[in-house]
Amino acid sequence: MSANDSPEGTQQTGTHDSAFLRACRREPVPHTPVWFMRQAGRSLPEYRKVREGIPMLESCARPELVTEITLQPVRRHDVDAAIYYSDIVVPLKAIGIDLDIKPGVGPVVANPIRSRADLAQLRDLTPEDVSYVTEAVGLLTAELGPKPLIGFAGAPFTLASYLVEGGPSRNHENTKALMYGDPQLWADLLDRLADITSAFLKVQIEAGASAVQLFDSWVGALAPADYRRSVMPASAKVFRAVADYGVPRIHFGVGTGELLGLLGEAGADVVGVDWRVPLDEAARRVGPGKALQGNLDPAVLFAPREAVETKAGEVLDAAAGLEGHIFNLGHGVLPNTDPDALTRLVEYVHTRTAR
Ligand SMILES: Cc1c2[nH]c(c1CCC(=O)O)Cc1[nH]c(c(CCC(=O)O)c1C)Cc1[nH]c(c(CCC(=O)O)c1C)Cc1[nH]c(c(C)c1CCC(=O)O)C2
Repeated sequence: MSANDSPEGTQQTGTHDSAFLRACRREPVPHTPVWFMRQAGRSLPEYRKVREGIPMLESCARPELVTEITLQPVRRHDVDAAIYYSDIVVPLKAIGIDLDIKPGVGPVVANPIRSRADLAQLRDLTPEDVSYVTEAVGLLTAELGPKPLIGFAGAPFTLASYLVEGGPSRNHENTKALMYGDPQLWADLLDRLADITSAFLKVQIEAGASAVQLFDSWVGALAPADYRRSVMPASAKVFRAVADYGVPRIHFGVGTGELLGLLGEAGADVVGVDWRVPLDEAARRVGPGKALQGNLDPAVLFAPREAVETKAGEVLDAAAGLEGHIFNLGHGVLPNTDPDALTRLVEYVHTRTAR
C-alpha cells in the first residue's frame, strides 16, 4: 500500500490532509500552502551558528544536525512543509565520487566524467550508503507530526552538469559537447544517474517523506527539442520509479519558460515555475491535471514590506484560477535575505488566502 492511500500508514495522521498535500493533489485547501526552496540555510542566524566549523557535506551526514537544521525554518516561519536538509550531490558523494561543496562556489568534482571509462565511477546507490538519511527522516517525521516533509534529489541533467564540468558552470559547454558529440555515452550517463536518483528518492519516501521534488535547476539552458530527446527520458525514468508510492512529485528548474509543458509531461504532479512566467500563463503552458508551485522572485524580498506584499499579491492573483497552487519563491532563498521578511510573507499569504 502506498503512503498516499493510507493516512494511517507511514504518514502521521493529519499529514495526508495538510494544506500542502491537498494543494499538490489539486483538492480544496483552507489557505494557500507556502514553503521556500532553501528555507534552511544561510539566511538564518541559528543555521550559521550550528554549522560553525562543520563542512557542508559533513553536516548532511549527521542525523541530529540534519533534523535541527530542517526544523529551524519550520519553527521560525510557520511554513506548511519542511524540506529535508541535504544537497543534490549527497548521493554522488555516498557512492564514492570525490567531490566537495566549496563555500561561495558550490559542488566541485575532483575527476570530471568525460569518457566511457569515467562512467565506472557511478555505481548503484544502496540504502546502506545513506543510512543517515533513513535515520534523519525518521527523527524528522516524529518531530514534525502532521507537517509534511519534502524529500528531494537533483535531476540527471543538473547532476551531469556538475559531474562533466567538474563544478558550477555558466554555459555548460563541456556538458553540451558530450550531449551533442557522443549521444550514446550521454544517454548512458543520464540513465545511470536516473537509477541513482531513483534509489535516493525511494530511501527518503520509504523512511517517511510525504512528497519529493526533483531539482533540475540548470535545465533551462536547453532548447525544448534537445530536452525532449536527450534529457526527458532519464527524468521520466525517475518519476516512473517512484510513481507507485503515490506521493506527489514536484519538478523544478530555473529559466524553464519554454520547457514548462515538458517538465509536466516528464511525469510530475506539480510543476515549479520561476518568476519569469506568470502563473496563469504557466498553467496554459503546462495544461490541465497538474498543480503549480511558485513563483515570487527571491530578490523581491530585499524591497520594503509593502512592495513585497504587492508582488506576492500579484502571484496570488495570477494563481486565482489554478486547480492547485503551492506558494514558493521562483528559486531558492538568497543568503542575505532578512528572515523576518520571510516570516511576514508566510503570514501575508496565509491571511490573504484564508477561506
Ligand atoms: C543546484 C543545487 C545545489 N544544491 C541544491 C541545488 C538545487 C536547488 C537550487 O537550484 O538552488 C539543493 C539544495 N541544497 C541545499 C538544500 C537544502 C534544503 C532547503 O531548500 O532548505 C537544497 C534543496 C542546502 C545547501 N547547499 C549548499 C548550501 C550552502 C552551503 C553552506 O551553508 O555552507 C546549503 C544550505 C551549497 C550549494 N550546493 C549547490 C549550490 C549551488 C550551493 C551554493 C554554494 C554557495 O553559494 O556557497 C548545488
